[in-house]
Amino acid sequence: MDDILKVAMPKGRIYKQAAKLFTKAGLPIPEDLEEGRRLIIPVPGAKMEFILAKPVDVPTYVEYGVADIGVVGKDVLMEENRNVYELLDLGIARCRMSVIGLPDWKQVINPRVATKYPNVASQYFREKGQQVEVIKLNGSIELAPLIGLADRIVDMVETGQTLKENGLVEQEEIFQITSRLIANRVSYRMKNESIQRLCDMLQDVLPIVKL
Ligand SMILES: Nc1ncnc2c1ncn2[C@@H]1O[C@H](COP(=O)(O)OP(=O)(O)OP(=O)(O)O)[C@@H](O)[C@H]1O
Ligand SMILES: O=P(O)(O)OC[C@H]1O[C@H](OP(=O)(O)OP(=O)(O)O)[C@H](O)[C@@H]1O
Repeated sequence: MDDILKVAMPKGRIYKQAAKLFTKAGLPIPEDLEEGRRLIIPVPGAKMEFILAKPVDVPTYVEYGVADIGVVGKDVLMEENRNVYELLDLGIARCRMSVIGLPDWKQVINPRVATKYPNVASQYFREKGQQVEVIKLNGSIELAPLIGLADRIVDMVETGQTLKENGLVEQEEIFQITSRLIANRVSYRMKNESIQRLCDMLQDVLPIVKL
């Protein structure tokens, strides 16, 4: 195992907030990715490099050890259920996972539930003892109840603007979401010193809760 710490960073909306956090902790990485297409970013002066991944793939890179650690939303962690350690709650990209529907929604037998998170949705309704048909979508989930594809949806809510603009209401909150720092199980032992140092540096710049 080489001694460079490889960090999988999600492209997209978490990136900027995570980059700000790492920079504040003394590990300067560009806050804006729009200008370049490079997928591997070395950190000057540190034995560390950042791998830019699609958010949903971060736990996969970390489980397989091609990244030692990663930054990922709790939503993705719950859905992907990968064999990784969850080290820190970074407190960024805060939102929640909820059940959503039209205001005049009525309970029906075996309702259809559209979502990007089929495992989360199935588990939630199974635990409530409700039988549902889960339909996997990849985006614009709020469309489903509007055009009759599904009775309800399970999706993320941040400001509530998307719901408001589409005449939908939040019915049940499933869990709160923030981004987490995760680690590969072998790396956590083999590179414990540098991973611990990184955790300490991050903890110093955030009022974060150690899990
Ligand atoms: N309003 C929000 N909507 C969705 N995700 C949010 C929101 N706020 C914070 N997040 C967090 O940001 C993470 C990544 O979201 P982002 O939209 O960048 O990725 P994505 O949904 O995989 O997008 P894409 O499919 O376009 O790559 C989510 O997993 C979640 O933890
Ligand atoms: O409460 P709000 O602040 O409105 O944010 C919530 C919306 O943001 C996300 O969608 P995203 O922008 O990722 O689009 P997509 O689901 O179509 O990919 C999520 O799926 C909701 O639709």
